[in-house]
Amino acid sequence: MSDTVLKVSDLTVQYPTASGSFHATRNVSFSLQRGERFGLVGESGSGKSTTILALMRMLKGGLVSSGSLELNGRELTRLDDEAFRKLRFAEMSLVPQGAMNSLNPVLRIGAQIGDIYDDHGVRHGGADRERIIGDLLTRVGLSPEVQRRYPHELSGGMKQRVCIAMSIALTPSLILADEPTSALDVMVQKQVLATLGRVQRDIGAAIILIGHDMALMAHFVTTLGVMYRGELIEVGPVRDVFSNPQHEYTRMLINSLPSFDRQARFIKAAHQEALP
Ligand SMILES: Nc1ncnc2c1ncn2[C@@H]1O[C@H](COP(=O)(O)OP(=O)(O)OP(=O)(O)O)[C@@H](O)[C@H]1O
Repeated sequence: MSDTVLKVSDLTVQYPTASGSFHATRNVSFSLQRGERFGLVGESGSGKSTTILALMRMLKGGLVSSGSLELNGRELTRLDDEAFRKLRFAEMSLVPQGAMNSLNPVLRIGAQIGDIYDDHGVRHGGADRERIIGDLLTRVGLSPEVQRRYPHELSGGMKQRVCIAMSIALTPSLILADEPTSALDVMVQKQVLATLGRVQRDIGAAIILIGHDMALMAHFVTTLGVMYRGELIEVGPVRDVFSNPQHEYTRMLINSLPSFDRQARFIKAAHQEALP
């Protein structure tokens, strides 16, 4: 079996606007191997979220106007909606930016996780399911009893952990994470990201992590892609991008890090084995 999980070729996404069609991404190409950690950085509006929403077929108003998206050898752009629905969670899942908005406020956590199993025809039956959901919550650092709670009874970090639990419930081969910790305070960010990294490694999934924080990125990812005005202008091993950036915009991103000392620390971090 090939080790390539994802192959994105020449992805172009357009949003229709009053003044014509707007290209949010242009000819974006990259691929991911099993277990690879790929970070996407770039200024606001550069097309990072559009890229992963196109993968999940969750674009709001946008259209994939050309390109190919191959997941585990299957062309996604040719799948019908029903086939695509089956593939979400099972082969590819999304950890959204704001857990607050993605969890259903009127359903207990256990029921929301249970829905994923139901939607995919996974039967556990009674107590067995409670144990399975409890085990899943334990894997992301939560107590099994969290399944009996409603989202409003949980902290932001706990909710984001629930979203991580959901994303691995069916052991997909690809996890997409859109700034999964940006709404959390710095210490909680690190812990939640460490949990995401641990479970991703446990299940052997590849991951695309979108983020703004270059320091967090340097610690987490092995490959870094830089987006600028809808184009993927640079992609390579994170240490190469940090120590030998090819594009002016990438140089600017690195130079915008607070001081030379800290830059040196980040480059060093990028040279160490990715954490956790
Ligand atoms: N529904 C939409 N309709 C029209 N234009 C959109 C829509 N969603 C995004 N865009 C535009 O597409 C471009 C790319 O947006 P995208 O959200 O992918 O950027 P991003 O790099 O993820 O930004 P951020 O870091 O702020 O999340 C932006 O110019 C944005 O204004």
